[in-house]
Amino acid sequence: MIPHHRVTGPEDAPVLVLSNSLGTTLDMWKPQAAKLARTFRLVRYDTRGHGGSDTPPGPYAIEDVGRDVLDLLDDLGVEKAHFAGLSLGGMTGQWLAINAPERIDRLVLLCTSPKMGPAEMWVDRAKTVREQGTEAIVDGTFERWFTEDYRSNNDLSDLRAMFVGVPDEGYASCCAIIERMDLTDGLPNVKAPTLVIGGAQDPATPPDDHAAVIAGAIPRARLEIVDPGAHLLNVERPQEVTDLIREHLR
Ligand SMILES: O=C(O)CC1=CCC(=O)O1
Repeated sequence: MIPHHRVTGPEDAPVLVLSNSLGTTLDMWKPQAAKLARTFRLVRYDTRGHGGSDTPPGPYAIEDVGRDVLDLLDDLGVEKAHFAGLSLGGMTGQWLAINAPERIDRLVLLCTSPKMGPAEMWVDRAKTVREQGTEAIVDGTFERWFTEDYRSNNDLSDLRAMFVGVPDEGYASCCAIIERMDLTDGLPNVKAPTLVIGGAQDPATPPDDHAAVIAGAIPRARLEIVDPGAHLLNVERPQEVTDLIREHLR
């Protein structure tokens, strides 16, 4: 399936694909888009079940969202691209680097995990969203996405609208990806030069348990922890995340 996408930046520049997190759309990368599109052919897309992409019948698996990216690259005529993904987007990035290494140049993994348990939490969350909609979980989600300080001092209404606008069935079907996913054994085979970024106050993927584990398992990976910062780190710390991505892909 070719996901809905937006391409910006010079036609002859190296391609950088940006992959969104659960409950967002390609617009989550607004804080980075203009700057990155100066030096990259920027391809932002909506993971299936989100934004303008289709919501085929679920549940989905990590292979599904990984193959969607390969379909997109084929459709755009791109042989090899840099890839940066946050959370679910970073899970997609790990799958691609493990299973389609010839298509991935350099990799940036933000606030993500190779295995994000417990499985029951994802079953329960999908059930809640199917029964009550994403509105029922938006407050709890924002407590994980942003530090208290950031929440108190910023207008989050656009992000809230983005989150509750995600189709309930799309969100729930993507929960099943994380419920069943374990990419741990494949990480030592990743050949792409990898930057792993964590948020020091991220309660969803605490860096000691996730970012540090990924960076320890991927040969020669570099680990950067941004402090302060929670889960939706590219929004909370836009400048720092943009600079880290640009520096790694230079
Ligand atoms: O909303 C959360 O719990 C954090 C999260 C998990 C996967 C993802 O993309 O975001």
